[in-house]
Amino acid sequence: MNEEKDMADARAILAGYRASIDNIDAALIHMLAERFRCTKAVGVLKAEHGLPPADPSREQQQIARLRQLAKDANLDPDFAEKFLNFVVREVIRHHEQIAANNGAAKAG
Ligand SMILES: C=C(O[C@@H]1C=C(C(=O)O)C=C[C@H]1O)C(=O)O
Repeated sequence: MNEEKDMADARAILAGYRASIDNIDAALIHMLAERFRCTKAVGVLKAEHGLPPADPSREQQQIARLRQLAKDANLDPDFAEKFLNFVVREVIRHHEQIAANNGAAKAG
């Protein structure tokens, strides 16, 4: 009887955590969508002015900043760096595409 109650309690606690995880995942998706909306505008600006898609010195500053924020928040700084690099790689891919399309539009 007690075992059944323990299991029911554990399931209720798990469901509560999962509701929070689902909310956090939704917030992450919205924040990423907003970040990419912004970086795509940066890609257009760069393409229009002949600026390079990647800016390694800016990325180094971001990595240093995010590593410190991660440490302060008790998050693995290596994970924070890997996550930023993953996102930035995708941004640079978008910028390269935008630049190629911009060049094609000017040539055509
Ligand atoms: C968005 C930019 O372009 C690239 C992407 C970055 C990012 O996603 O934060 C940072 C630097 C650049 O390599 C930028 O130059 O600010």
